[in-house]
Amino acid sequence: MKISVIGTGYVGLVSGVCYADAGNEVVCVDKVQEKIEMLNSGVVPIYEPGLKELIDKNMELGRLKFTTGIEQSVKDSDIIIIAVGTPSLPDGRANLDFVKNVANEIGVSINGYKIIVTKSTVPVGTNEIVESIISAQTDVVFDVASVPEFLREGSAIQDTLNSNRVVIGTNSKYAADVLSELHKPFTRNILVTDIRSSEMIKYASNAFLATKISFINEIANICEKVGADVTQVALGMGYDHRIGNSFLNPGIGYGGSCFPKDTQALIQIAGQMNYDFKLLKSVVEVNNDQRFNVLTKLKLILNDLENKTVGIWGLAFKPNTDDVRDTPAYEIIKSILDCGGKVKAYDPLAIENFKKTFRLSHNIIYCDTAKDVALDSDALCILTEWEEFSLINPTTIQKWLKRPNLIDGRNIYNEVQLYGTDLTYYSVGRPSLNKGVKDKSPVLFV
Ligand SMILES: NC(=O)c1ccc[n+]([C@@H]2O[C@H](COP(=O)([O-])OP(=O)(O)OC[C@H]3O[C@@H](n4cnc5c(N)ncnc54)[C@H](O)[C@@H]3O)[C@@H](O)[C@H]2O)c1
Ligand SMILES: O=c1ccn([C@@H]2O[C@H](COP(=O)(O)OP(=O)(O)O[C@H]3O[C@H](CO)[C@@H](O)[C@H](O)[C@H]3O)[C@@H](O)[C@H]2O)c(=O)[nH]1
Repeated sequence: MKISVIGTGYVGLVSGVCYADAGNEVVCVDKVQEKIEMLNSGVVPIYEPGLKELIDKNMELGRLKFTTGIEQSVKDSDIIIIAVGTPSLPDGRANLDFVKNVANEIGVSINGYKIIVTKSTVPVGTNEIVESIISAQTDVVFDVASVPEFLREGSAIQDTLNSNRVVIGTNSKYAADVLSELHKPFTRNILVTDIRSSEMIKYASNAFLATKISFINEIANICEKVGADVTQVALGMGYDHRIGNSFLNPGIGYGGSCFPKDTQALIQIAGQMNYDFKLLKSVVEVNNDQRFNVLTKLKLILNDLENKTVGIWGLAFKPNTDDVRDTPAYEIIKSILDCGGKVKAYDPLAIENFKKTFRLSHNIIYCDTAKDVALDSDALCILTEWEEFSLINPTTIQKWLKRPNLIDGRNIYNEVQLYGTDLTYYSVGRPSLNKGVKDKSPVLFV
């Protein structure tokens, strides 16, 4: 099949490459000339494991091309996939300007029957808007379909090539058949449904996963007070298949380009229909508070942050990505700086993006290694669970630090690794591992 993917970001690039790898002829389109030039010269603008290799392979086979020329690529394709951003507006609603602009450009260029697919995460009813924008420009017959994307950054290629499901929302039997055929190589679970349900499935899935994270974070906070270990609690809960053991890792709250934005958008979607989505509002509130637990623990250990040096390991919102959109690291670092502290930070991949995005120039030093961060720091905070960090022995960390204070915001160390250290150690929801400033066993009411 001949496919155009409009928007060559994390989603458009990964899915475009995977469609090419399945044997389709794919053109990835972006309006940013520099991005397209990079890709055409073999440079990949984002980091995603396995992406570069797959791009090189499919470009060499002539199945994958990059262009800024949307008009020609629309004309040449059978399927046009919209994969542009839908960032938050100040009130939390999704900004649909990029999607509408693309729909307009498709309407101007369309020259025969096409299937127009929206892969961007969009509020219920958006595909109908796309349809009406295109119809206003042309008499050509076309179908629209909602095919939301469920990939995770850091494992995007694997998630796409082995999707646990593909959802196709369309009113057209023909489009459903073509799109099912297109996605057969990636999954056995294809759900064909109506457009509005498909659009809702995407938001409901992200909201549910975010709810799981906020739930386990609250359980972790309670574990800290009652002397239980959240790792054991999550394990015990997860054996129940109805609960499942994934997405029960407590930490510093979810970040990234999706959960924060999509939870806010769903609250707004509900609100526009006069429905108060109380549960999801709490999920967001819990998530915002969770980031500041790191600061609370730092203050507990250091009393006053004025002129203290705090080391930060991890700036990306999760490991194996260079993406820093809505990373919890930003607010944590900003709050340390606001309290008069100095910050030294390291991330294996995300330093440049972090610098560019947040411009936190004062009192922050970016280091080339994890060791450089720890040296001479009054405390070290682990904010992203990069494998590189978990391979460093806590005893070594203790030797590097000026004062032996470690806040493990992602629970990367276990009891065995911590054995024999004199670190003042705080993790999330595991009070028995706290060393140094160990709380007294709490009194339980029975
Ligand atoms: N990032 C993820 O992990 C992920 C996963 C699932 C779904 N989504 C959703 O997919 C959509 C895209 O997300 P992303 O992270 O890939 O965004 P992104 O910002 O990385 O990429 C969007 C790209 O679209 C391009 N673009 C914007 N307007 C254009 C136009 N008129 N013509 C051509 N190109 C244009 C931009 O230049 C940019 O390169 C969003 O709706 C997001 O919510 C993202
Ligand atoms: O048990 C967990 C799991 C995740 N997280 C955090 O949650 C955030 C998101 O993680 P993850 O879901 O792995 O990454 P994303 O790339 O943001 O992917 C989510 O958002 C995408 C965009 O919509 C969806 O396509 C994916 O299905 C959905 O998992 C990160 O900050 C993680 O640290 C936790 O704190 N605890």
